Amino acid sequence: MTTRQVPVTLITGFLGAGKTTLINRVLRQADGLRLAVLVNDFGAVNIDAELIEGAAEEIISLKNGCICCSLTGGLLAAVSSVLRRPDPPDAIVVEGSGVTDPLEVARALSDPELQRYAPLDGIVTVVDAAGLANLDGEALELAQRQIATADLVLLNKADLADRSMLQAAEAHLMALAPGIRIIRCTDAEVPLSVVLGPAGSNAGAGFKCEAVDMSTALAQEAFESIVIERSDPIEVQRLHDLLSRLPERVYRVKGILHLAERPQTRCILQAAGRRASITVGRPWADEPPGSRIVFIAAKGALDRSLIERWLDGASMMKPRRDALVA
Ligand SMILES: Nc1nc2c(ncn2[C@@H]2O[C@H](COP(=O)(O)OP(=O)(O)OP(=O)(O)O)[C@@H](O)[C@H]2O)c(=O)[nH]1
Repeated sequence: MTTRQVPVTLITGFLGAGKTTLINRVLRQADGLRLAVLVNDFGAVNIDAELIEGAAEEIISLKNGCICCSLTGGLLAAVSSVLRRPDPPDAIVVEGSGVTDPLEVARALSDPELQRYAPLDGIVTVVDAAGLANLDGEALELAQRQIATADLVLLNKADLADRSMLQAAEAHLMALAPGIRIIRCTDAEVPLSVVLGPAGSNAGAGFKCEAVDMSTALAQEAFESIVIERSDPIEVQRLHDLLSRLPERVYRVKGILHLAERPQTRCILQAAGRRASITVGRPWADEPPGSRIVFIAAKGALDRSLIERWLDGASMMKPRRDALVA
């Protein structure tokens, strides 16, 4: 076990708020800082780990100090295993899934033995400035808990919110956590030192870890996820039709796509709230092409067989008025 302290920063925020965007930015700015990133996704497939890997290639490919590992089991085990490495990192960043209750994670990290070596340095909660007002029920309750536990709130997606939305979101945040530090941003663009605090001043080489299971009771009760995997290519129009018909309580859809229109490269699907985007990723190279799409929703809102049928091209109903816009 390392003898020096390795601070832990927990990144939380509701589904699609911009946590992975923030982690990718942190990794890009790391510039010699050795960071271990523990990614926790809700659902059977850890798409976030893949999305981070994709965006952090320049760090992962560094020869000095790049360590990629696959960690399963609890958060404690993952942190302990990072600390036991012969050359431990300067800081650990944990990305909670969109349905993580930060209090549960903070409780897990408050293990006295762990505290000596890996103290919780801060909780940064990313909030979708444009989406906060649309949440209700369990989703709102969870988002509020994530905000109330934060040391710093990044009011992200400021580009999608007008002045009055930003003011309303800030008033909401202040009511939940009086005196909270709030930074408005777009694409989670904030300095590394703001996210990592004092840990951001060290120097070394970058490194990354992935995949932690810290699913909480609340997440299990209130939300569910399904993963659709297909090896045959999907047409963009079909995907568009599918997204436009999903019920309102499907909060998040993301994944790697094998698109008929782009057979040579992986494409990345991101949909949160009413927005969706597809971006072109790395070529498949030797990997067999295939799509893996994760849908995260309030329990009972998802119908796997319907989604499968829509992807197969079953005739569609009239689009909903609140349809996602691709
Ligand atoms: N317009 C806009 N889009 C953003 C911004 N930040 C992130 N996004 C997009 O929002 C989508 C979700 O971002 P992620 O960073 O994956 O969100 P997340 O919180 O990690 O999502 P989960 O892991 O599913 O909870 C992606 O398509 C991002 O590119 C922003 O400031 N403005």
